[in-house]
Amino acid sequence: MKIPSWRRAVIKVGSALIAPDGKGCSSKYLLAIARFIIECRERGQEVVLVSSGSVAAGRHHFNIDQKPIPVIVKKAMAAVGQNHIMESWSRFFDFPCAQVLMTHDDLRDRERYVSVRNTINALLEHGILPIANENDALATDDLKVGDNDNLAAMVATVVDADAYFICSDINGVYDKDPNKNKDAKLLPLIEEIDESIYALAGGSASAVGTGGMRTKIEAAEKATTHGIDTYIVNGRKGATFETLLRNENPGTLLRAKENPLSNKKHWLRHTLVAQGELLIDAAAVENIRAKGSSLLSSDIVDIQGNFDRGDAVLVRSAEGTETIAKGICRYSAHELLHIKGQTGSEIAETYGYSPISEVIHRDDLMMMEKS
Ligand SMILES: Nc1ncnc2c1ncn2[C@@H]1O[C@H](COP(=O)(O)OP(=O)(O)O)[C@@H](O)[C@H]1O
Ligand SMILES: N[C@@H](CCC(=O)OP(=O)(O)O)C(=O)O
Repeated sequence: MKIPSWRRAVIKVGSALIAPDGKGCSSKYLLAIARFIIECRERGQEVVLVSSGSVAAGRHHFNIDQKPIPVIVKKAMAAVGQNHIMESWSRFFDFPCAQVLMTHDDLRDRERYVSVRNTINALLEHGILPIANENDALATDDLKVGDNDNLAAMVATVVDADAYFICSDINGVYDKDPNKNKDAKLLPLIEEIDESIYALAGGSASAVGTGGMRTKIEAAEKATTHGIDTYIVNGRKGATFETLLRNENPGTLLRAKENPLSNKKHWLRHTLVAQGELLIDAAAVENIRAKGSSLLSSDIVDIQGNFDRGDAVLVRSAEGTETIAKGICRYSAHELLHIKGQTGSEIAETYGYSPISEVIHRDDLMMMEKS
């Protein structure tokens, strides 16, 4: 089967390929990947590289036996290892490479999200290879994406890629963990990512990686929902890249959805973390679902959590447990406590002013599927 042609791709390379033995960067697997990148660029295709391995590449500088390694030391390892990653990749190319480090916060904030996009676009326009990673030296737990499979999927959506290649230490997705089951079979094509696909994925098997197959499936779901064909391939085999250059599939293709979400709705759904909940009445559930209406102050029955203006919240039915939508709230939880259940004119009567009664505008409301 020929794979769909692509114009712009994100290639994610895991720690197990960068620093396979945990003793710093090794060129063992990177050379074949670098050749692939060079060939793609010569064919006029654009590539953004997301490279893991900062912690693994920096580890050997630290004389530490403690297990698990304290987070603060891991961050220091990442700071020195990130240098080695950039040096390693740069050696293979006669075009410049640019380091793009980000945290989840950079992708959560719409303005910074657009800024990441503009910077990467400008690099690509000027023939520079962007090499992205999480800013591990600075990221704290709530700022972290945590795994680069998901970070790279977010980058793929930010830059509107049409292909996403996850280079792993395994040939693709199998019907069970191949490291534990000798009779596991490779799945060349996954058309739909559902619970049965998640059920195939176990934990991480490599000593230096953090993701495992589960985060790759999650990442693929993000990317495919955005219309990006996602491939999980074996980055340890040079033959993988020769096959890809013949436009054939060496691993698992997780097919892009045909009606991708808009960039903004994708960002809202997959990047923003909900900070609270709004419980709404049955009529409002119907209005939002059937008519695509905005959510009004009069629709709200109760508020949960402590969120600020501009935070994402889940919209739930007050009568059941169903989540109806996710949206960006124009009011803080505190403000909503005063105006919930009231129409604009009722609020005006009570408080002497008439605020915007649309608590979440329809453009900022992302429907969740009915369960
Ligand atoms: N169904 C499955 N198909 C393929 N690999 C699986 C599956 N279930 C679990 N795995 C494990 O996931 C591992 C890949 O994840 P990981 O080691 O974290 O890679 P990376 O460092 O590339 O992120 C494989 O080596 C494999 O042991
Ligand atoms: N940002 C981290 C990588 C985290 C990660 O997802 O690693 P991996 O599972 O090897 O892709 C680092 O550079 O060490």
